[in-house]
Amino acid sequence: MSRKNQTLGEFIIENQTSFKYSSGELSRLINSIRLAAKVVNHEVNKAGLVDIIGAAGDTNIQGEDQQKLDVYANDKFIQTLTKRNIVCGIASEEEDDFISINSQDENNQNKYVVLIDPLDGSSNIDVNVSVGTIFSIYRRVTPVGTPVTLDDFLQKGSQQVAAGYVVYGTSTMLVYTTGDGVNGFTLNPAIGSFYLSHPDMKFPEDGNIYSVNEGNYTHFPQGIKNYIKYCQKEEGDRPYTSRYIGSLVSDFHRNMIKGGIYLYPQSSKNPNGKLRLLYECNPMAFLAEQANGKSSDGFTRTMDVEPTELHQRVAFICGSKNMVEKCESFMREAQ
Ligand SMILES: O=P(O)(O)OC[C@H]1O[C@](O)(COP(=O)(O)O)[C@@H](O)[C@@H]1O
Ligand SMILES: [Mg+2]
Ligand SMILES: [Mg+2]
Repeated sequence: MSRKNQTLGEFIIENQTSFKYSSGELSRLINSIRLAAKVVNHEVNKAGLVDIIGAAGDTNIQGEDQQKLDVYANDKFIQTLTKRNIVCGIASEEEDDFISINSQDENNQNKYVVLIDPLDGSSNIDVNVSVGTIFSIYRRVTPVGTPVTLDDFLQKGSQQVAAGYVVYGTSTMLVYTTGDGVNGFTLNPAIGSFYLSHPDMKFPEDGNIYSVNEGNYTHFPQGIKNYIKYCQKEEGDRPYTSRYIGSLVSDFHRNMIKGGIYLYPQSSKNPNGKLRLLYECNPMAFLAEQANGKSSDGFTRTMDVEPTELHQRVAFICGSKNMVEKCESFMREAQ
């Protein structure tokens, strides 16, 4: 039973038994993510004062210039999860391939793999706009004590056992699900503890906010263009309000609280969309569905997409159920 303002630590322990695989291992894993998030938060908050903004000088496998904070956050999450010996494998936006954490060691009884977007919204780091971290957790499919393989990571989103994000914004929050609803915890920086501030978060079924990079409008499929025109039309409770932060975590978080839809569709510029299925879309889709929202590529439920590559991209439409269904109907009509 969750209580407002209880600490994340208390919440994890009290709700451990509601988790079907409850062995304490997932609790320790969430606690490790909490710890790494605090370390990264500390650095994010002083971006600009310390030499942590700007490009790191390398590009990642997506061909993107890695920002120093991308690399810092990536290192901190991997170090924390490795040191605490809490997972058997990690995959990250900033790592070309998955990392096996001494999984070949028969003593390593860890059952979970983690996929992570260490720093989401990288284009906003230098301009003091909120950014985030996204994580997705699966039980390995290969036997414990044997080396993890790509199969342990290429699982459908519907197989996730937990997912969440951290938003480094006006306050720092950790929001996650283990398949039993979505809860949000706010960091009290004076004490250094996360407190349950947003119990049982739910997307309103309808909203009046749409979040899309309209700069790509001419490249969008006709169905998406028609939906955007629908959002802008003077009719009934429309036009909707356009809000686009350019950090998936922050746009999702706002839309979950206020009601809204986020779209990053495929386009002639990005034929498969921009966002990555495994460590951006699947975790947000799991959270959305656990919060009465919905997520798809316009046709297929995001969590039903069969992954084929670690860094594959998919079109992503996510948010208030009725708004996503309306957008999907425009996509079908335009087909
Ligand atoms: O600048 P664009 O093309 O609108 O893309 C913004 C989107 O790309 C992202 O920044 C991609 O995530 P990363 O910053 O982790 O690469 C999303 O957070 C955001 O919603
Ligand atoms: Mg991202
Ligand atoms: Mg990122």
